[in-house]
Amino acid sequence: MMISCTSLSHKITLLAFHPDDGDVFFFSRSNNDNNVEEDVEFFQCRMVGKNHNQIETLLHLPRRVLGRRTNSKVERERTLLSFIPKQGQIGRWAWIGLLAAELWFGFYWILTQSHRWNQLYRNTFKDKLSQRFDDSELPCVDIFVCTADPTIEPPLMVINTVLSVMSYDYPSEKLSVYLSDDGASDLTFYALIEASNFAKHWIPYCKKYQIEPRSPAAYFKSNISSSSSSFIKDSHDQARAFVIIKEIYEEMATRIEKVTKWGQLSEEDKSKHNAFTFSHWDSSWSRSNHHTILQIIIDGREQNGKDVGGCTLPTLVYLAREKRPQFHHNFKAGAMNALIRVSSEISNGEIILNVDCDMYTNNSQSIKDALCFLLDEEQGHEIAYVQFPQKFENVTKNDLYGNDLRTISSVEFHGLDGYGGPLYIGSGCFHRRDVLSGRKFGTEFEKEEKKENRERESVRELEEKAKELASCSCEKNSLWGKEKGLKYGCPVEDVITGLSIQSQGWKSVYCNPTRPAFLGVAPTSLDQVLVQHKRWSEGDLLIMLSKYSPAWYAYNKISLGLQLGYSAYCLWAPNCLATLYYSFIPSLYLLNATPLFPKVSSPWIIPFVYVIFAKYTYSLVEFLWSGGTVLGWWNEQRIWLYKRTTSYLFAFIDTILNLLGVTNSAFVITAKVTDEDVSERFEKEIMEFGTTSPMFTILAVLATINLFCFIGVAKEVVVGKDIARVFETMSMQILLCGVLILINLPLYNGLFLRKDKGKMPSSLTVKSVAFALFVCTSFTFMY
Ligand SMILES: O=c1ccn([C@@H]2O[C@H](COP(=O)(O)OP(=O)(O)O[C@H]3O[C@H](CO)[C@@H](O)[C@H](O)[C@H]3O)[C@@H](O)[C@H]2O)c(=O)[nH]1
Ligand SMILES: [Mn+2]
Repeated sequence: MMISCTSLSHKITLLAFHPDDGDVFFFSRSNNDNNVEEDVEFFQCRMVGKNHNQIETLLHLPRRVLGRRTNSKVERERTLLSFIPKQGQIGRWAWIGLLAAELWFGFYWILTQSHRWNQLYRNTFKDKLSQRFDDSELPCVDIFVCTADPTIEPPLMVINTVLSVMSYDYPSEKLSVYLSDDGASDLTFYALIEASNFAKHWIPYCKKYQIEPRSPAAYFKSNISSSSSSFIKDSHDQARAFVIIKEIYEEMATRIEKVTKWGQLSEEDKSKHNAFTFSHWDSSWSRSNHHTILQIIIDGREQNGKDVGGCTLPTLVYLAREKRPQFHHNFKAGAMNALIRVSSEISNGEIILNVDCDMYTNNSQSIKDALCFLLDEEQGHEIAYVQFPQKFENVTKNDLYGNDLRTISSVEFHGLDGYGGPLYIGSGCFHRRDVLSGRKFGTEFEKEEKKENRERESVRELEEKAKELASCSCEKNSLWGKEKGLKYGCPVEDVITGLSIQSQGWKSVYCNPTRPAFLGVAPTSLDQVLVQHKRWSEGDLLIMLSKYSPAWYAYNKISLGLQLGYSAYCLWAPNCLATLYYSFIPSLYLLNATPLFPKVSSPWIIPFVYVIFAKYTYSLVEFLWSGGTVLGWWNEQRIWLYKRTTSYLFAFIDTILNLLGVTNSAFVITAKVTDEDVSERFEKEIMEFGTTSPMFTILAVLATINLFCFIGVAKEVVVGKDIARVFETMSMQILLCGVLILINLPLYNGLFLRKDKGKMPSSLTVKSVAFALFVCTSFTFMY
């Protein structure tokens, strides 16, 4: 039925009438038929009221005809207001949800600004340190290396880290290195003994030729790749020494790799080191149920504590703390607290450095860098810890997984430093022992004169005494994990500990020298990256909701800037909701042609365009300024999206379950070894999937939904007659969907095209395509 009626100002054309549901569709256009600058509007109305004598507008699509010039105020206001979908109108809730997401993003953006207002960059003057302090006046430094599993943290890698910290450019008698082995593995123990022998050659070599880096593996690798290595030209003597030391290293590495591969030690291996006790690893031994194993492998006071040149070696201790099923071991925090206690008995160094077993020291001067702050006459007494950034040896040029956390380490932590100091992030941090053991700011700590006692004790006696301190019962009814040492119950034990230290009035320092101080091994597959971030964001959210929340506990204790800065990290996880919403709802609504963003011609598009343009230009410039590449930035946007839609989502859910007491958070250790073909793909920056994981299913479903939506709208454009209207009203949505597709290209490749082992498993592809299809079709039918 087609009728036409004329009102005073508008000519209305009725297009269709549904007798069943009472819906009426009509056009309205200005009476002036000759005027091409008119508005043509499309209405969907419903007759309501008792006698169907009232009309309720369900849908109103104003459409501007080409060449239109008039734009009166009234008209403009009407267009803007009519954009909010009315009660009962399609897209109303989607629109309100988007508004909520935008408000969240706005709020979160404000938090992140605290990282950028007040940046502080620091420099050290190590020459002044040596002028002011003799070697004998320097403080003792205890270095803790943590390892937890010989299969994913290979002993050869662990001892390279140990050797690198043993050869710091620092008086050896003032250095003690402790290896905490939560895997309690005889293979790691064996490797450490081998390393202690090798150290007798390695440390004098390092000191004589002033080499860098001092992790043997990294040093030999860098000298193979750079044929221009200066020393070969410089000195014949060093060239010869190089060949000899390399040979000794390779022999040791072969022995260690042999036992690691075999998974156990032969009697012969053990008998070569009969000065040490392997008998702990008997048939009753189990990894999660064993007594403390503590052995002082090098003691500087003894004859075996000298290097080949007769100089004292650093003290070297192996510790596998007691583990019993009935006692929670509290992961790395438990290991660190055992180390704090044990070391207080053996060396009691004033300064404690902690490194993960993969983070070798890349700069032999770092201790001195840290001491420049801690011994500073004016401000040193306020500083509790000096944190170095965590950098990685294996990051590729365009950093496919955003491992480098480039903006965090080059920009944000400097911003936090301006407000009182960075977070404590675990590896690469120098602490004052007394602060870590619970000294309150502004108080003096009783200095226990353990050193003197030590002179009188034999190594065996010392071991026995220290062993007690690593037992499970030692922490029973004590303040450890609460007031003393690292805090328990949080997967990011470091951040919560740092926050509580800062809340007591202490400051911290971020030291980011040009030559990275530590280099570790970054995860090499998407799965590992996402799992690691789940742990971090879960821990951070737990802090937000804990007693130590930066929002309330820290109020008035740390500066507002630092509070906001902490909150930005602690609220990583809740970002998942807004991002998830944004990453598929607008695309889905493309399928039924419901616009959710302002039209291209509306002035309301301006804030959107401005925010998109300003935000992304700023972030790109910041990324490039921090030394990244354009492709690296693009990769970071992808990983940002992936983390937010998976890691953060799971972290968010798990935190809630944790608070409800349903689950307990765990510490999934990141693997530091990779299969050859995986690492080959990592080098080539090809995304690694390879396993089925619920996280991958989410990513695949989201990517496929977007693909279907885009195909849907593209079809409209190709076959539909109303192309102009589609672009006018839905450009933003099409743009969003298009960008999501571009960013997901490696994922589609893994889902549909690749044939190698690192592709998405076919079962996952089928499952996610079917699910995405189901979502898209049911959405189309429902609305
Ligand atoms: O029960 C455990 C679990 C882990 N670790 C050690 O903790 C370190 C960190 O573990 P890793 O799997 O490498 O975690 P990452 O996420 O890479 O570590 C970062 O994040 C952690 C907090 O989540 C910090 O503790 C680390 O210092 C920091 O580098 C490693 O040396 C492990 O050997 C233990 O000693 N005992
Ligand atoms: Mn790690």
